[in-house]
Amino acid sequence: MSTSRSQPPDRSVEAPVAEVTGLVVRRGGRTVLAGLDARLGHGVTGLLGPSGSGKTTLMRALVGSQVVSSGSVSVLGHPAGSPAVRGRVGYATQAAGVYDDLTVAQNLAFFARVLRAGAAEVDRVLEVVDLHEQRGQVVARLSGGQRGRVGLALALLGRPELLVLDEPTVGLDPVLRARLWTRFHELAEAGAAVLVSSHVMDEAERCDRLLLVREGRLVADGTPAGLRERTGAGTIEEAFVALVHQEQP
Ligand SMILES: Nc1ncnc2c1ncn2[C@@H]1O[C@H](COP(=O)(O)OP(=O)(O)OP(=O)(O)O)[C@@H](O)[C@H]1O
Repeated sequence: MSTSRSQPPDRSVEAPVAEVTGLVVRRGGRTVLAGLDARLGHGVTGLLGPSGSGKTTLMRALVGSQVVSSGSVSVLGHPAGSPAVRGRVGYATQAAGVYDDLTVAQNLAFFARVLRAGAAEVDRVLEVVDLHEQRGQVVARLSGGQRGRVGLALALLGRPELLVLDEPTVGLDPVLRARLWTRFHELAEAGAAVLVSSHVMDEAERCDRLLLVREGRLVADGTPAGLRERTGAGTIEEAFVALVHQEQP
């Protein structure tokens, strides 16, 4: 199978890494996902949509931590959250579940032991998220962006086959953001399927494929170039607006 970036493989014939069918989720008495259908393949997929559109809820459903009202979510050929996939999916949330009173390295070593990932994994993931210099620092004294990257490092432990990353670049400077996007592509080229949410549309162009959501439904699924072409738009932001108008003339 070719992984060349210039000639992407035909994702339509590839077995999906995750498949969401007719997903309905209600939270706080509101319908947050309203019968969402989506297929997730390999490469770096961006999950984009306005604040409150249901991105985090969909990610929670993919990792099996969301109660769903109806529909199905299959991950790596198994129901989301089932024992068969538990160690094979990494999830970095917006509020990283790290211990504030431990150092960066102690946090990672603890979770590496829990996951039986091996001590060498700690150095590897610290390198990926560019935190090796902070390894001896107590988490409570890190900046918000650094803390978020500890959460990202935790999600990478054990080389999961599916990485679900909820707004991993929020609060980071442009240089670090660019570096992390390069890392996401390296992880994808090494075989992981990477799903990255963002409500910053300029990050869309960095993705191999995009899932655009709005009000709990999938508005579009395609490559950035394909979506721009389909709508005649110059940017993904304009394409998103055009797609919404096409849906609601
Ligand atoms: N714990 C909760 N209880 C009730 N409703 C919730 C809860 N968390 C989120 N919601 C609602 O679900 C909807 C979707 O939220 P979700 O976090 O999935 O959106 P999002 O697209 O990830 O937003 P953002 O980009 O701001 O993170 C929102 O309208 C929100 O009010």
